[in-house]
Amino acid sequence: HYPPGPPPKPLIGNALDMPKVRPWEKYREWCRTYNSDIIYLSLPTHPVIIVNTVKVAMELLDKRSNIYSGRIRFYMVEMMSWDLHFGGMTYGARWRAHRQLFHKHFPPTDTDKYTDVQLREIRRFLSHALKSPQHTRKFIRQAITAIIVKILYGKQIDSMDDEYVVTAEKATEGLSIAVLPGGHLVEFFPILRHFPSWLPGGGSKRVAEKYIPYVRNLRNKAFLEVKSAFGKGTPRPCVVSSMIEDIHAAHGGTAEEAVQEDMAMNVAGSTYTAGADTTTSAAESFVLAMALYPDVQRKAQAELDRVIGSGRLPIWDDLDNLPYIRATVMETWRWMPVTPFGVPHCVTADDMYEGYHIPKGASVVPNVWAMLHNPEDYPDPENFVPDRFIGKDGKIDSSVRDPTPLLFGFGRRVCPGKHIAIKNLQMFIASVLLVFDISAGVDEDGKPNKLSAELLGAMVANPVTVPTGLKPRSAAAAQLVHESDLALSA
Ligand code: HEM
Repeated sequence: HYPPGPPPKPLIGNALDMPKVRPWEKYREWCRTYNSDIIYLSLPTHPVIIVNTVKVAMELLDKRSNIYSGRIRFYMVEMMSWDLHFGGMTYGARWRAHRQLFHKHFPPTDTDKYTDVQLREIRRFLSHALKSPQHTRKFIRQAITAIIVKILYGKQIDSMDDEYVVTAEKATEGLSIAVLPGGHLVEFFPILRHFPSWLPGGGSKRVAEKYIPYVRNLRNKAFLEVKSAFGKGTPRPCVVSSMIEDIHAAHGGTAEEAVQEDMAMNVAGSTYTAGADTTTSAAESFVLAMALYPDVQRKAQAELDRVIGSGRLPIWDDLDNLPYIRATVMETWRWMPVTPFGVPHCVTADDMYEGYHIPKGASVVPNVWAMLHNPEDYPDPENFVPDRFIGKDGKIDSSVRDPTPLLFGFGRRVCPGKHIAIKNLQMFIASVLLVFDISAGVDEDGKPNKLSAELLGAMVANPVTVPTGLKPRSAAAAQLVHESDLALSA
């Protein structure tokens, strides 16, 4: 028999039970109601298994990853041409080849590969926030976007109105619409994808058609610019350029060249989408936490003052000497998990767990939010308390569960960009706190911001409110930012 869960209705199963807002809370409630770590739901498209504890997630998604590494097929994703994204590809040779290509250019063994770009864009953020703190949210997004785009395409992003960014954001909006569970008729009646969009029932196709040009542009345009520069003998140093160089050397002039280029375009397009929104959300949550928990802020600043002082901005070597900053990074991951229910895996063979049948084709949803808010691991889970990770000796206490591996996913699908994300957030936090005092700030009408610790979204969630009160801690701190600005523009 299946794991327990809310009783299904004839034909539609649990379709009407599926929560639309903060589903992670309802998932946890079901666990309590049915007194089980694992819940079964039946949808007309596929069964769903919700996993609410670390123990079950590790047993199924990590240990049995040979059969728990698939993805559910979304027809809408294919109709929008979003099947370029290897994060959504099913388990098999095509996915593996894409992931290997990604690994080659983002090797987890060489986490310093892109630190120059990361540091530059984070410092540019300091300068933007100093000049216009009211646009903090926009500038966070711009900094994270600029890091990824520079690494991938060697292109400098100076504004969110940049044509590439506008296209990419619109394309990403399409992806989040495409994967809305139960959001499109075509998922229930796949035959509809072959009908013209103007026929009744063609709504899904009309939505898809709106986004296709953006998705194609996201994938092709910047890539082709880099290729053209390479062809002219003026290559820009970047991931795509070295991909093209490798392909040219190994397959130049053969039919394989186009096949490999196609894959390179997919990998670059996937990286932008997987990396930009996620890291942006974490940086937003950190800024929010600082305004809501001023005592934590003071404590982190005291560590920075002690270790770095006020005469320079942080550099990478400092991070090893900043345990409280590291704990703040861990608490940011935990407090507002960017991907509250991970990215669901699909089980590719029938399985059994503690006497329950897990059917082939089920979507397995790790309720990461519930795991990271489990009071047994993290007492007082709703509050932002980096101290929970600090031991008596002032170092990271290894007996407290590190949220990082839970946040970045499981088994063979674990986030391959996590080292980039971790470095981004560490340096962002250290740099921002060294320079700024953070408070709620004011809104566009000059009224004090009302902050709330509310997380909203689906696959990727963001805090609803982000403060705007970034003020330099001192004249010397502002001077550091001015000097770094001059150095960046030199
Ligand atoms: C705070 C930032 C980030 C978070 C929370 C995050 C989280 C995740 C999660 C939960 C998954 C799915 C894991 C699973 O299926 O179990 C994933 C996949 C992925 N992430 Fe990240 N990620 C972040 C940043 C990044 C960055 C910066 C990059 C690229 C440089 C990246 C690239 C990817 C890719 C390509 C996949 C798909 C992997 C696959 O399906 O094989 N991520 N990420």
